[in-house]
Amino acid sequence: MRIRIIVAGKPALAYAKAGVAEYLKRLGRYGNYELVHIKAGDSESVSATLLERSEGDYRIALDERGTALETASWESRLTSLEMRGDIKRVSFLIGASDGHTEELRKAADDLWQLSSLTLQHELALVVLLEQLYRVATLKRGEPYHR
Ligand SMILES: C[S@@+](CC[C@H](N)C(=O)[O-])C[C@H]1O[C@@H](n2cnc3c(N)ncnc32)[C@H](O)[C@@H]1O
Repeated sequence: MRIRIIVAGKPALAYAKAGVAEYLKRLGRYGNYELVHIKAGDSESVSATLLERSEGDYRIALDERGTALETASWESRLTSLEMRGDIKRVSFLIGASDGHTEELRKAADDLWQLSSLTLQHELALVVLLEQLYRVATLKRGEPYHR
């Protein structure tokens, strides 16, 4: 199962650029992970593009109002999606500065929270990539997650 992460704008903050590069490099050893940058803009335009670019995928919208899950639950849920066989790709959607539209929240298959705090979107991207890396190592029984 392929994983796509779609986010508005390219990381501008140095720490985020470094974090994104580091975790994408690490993830490359574990599977097919693709990061797609779309044009930044207001919620309406970003949400519309996020929906367009994730058409046909299993959509997981990252949102502070979403379900709070432990890392082990991320692992079991992603493994269940993989076992279904009818899902070719999961797309994680990171919203604009003003967040996702209601339409996107309704269209998403899942809404997951990274924290109860509001995170700047570049920081949210780094946290997401680190969790995906953590999940990948957990699946292989490697000692990163403890
Ligand atoms: C600056 S936040 C948007 C905050 C906006 N006020 C809202 O109501 O969603 C930009 C994006 O980062 C992601 N994000 C930020 N904090 C998050 C969190 N705690 N959990 C999951 N995603 C988060 C979401 O995708 C969000 O749309």
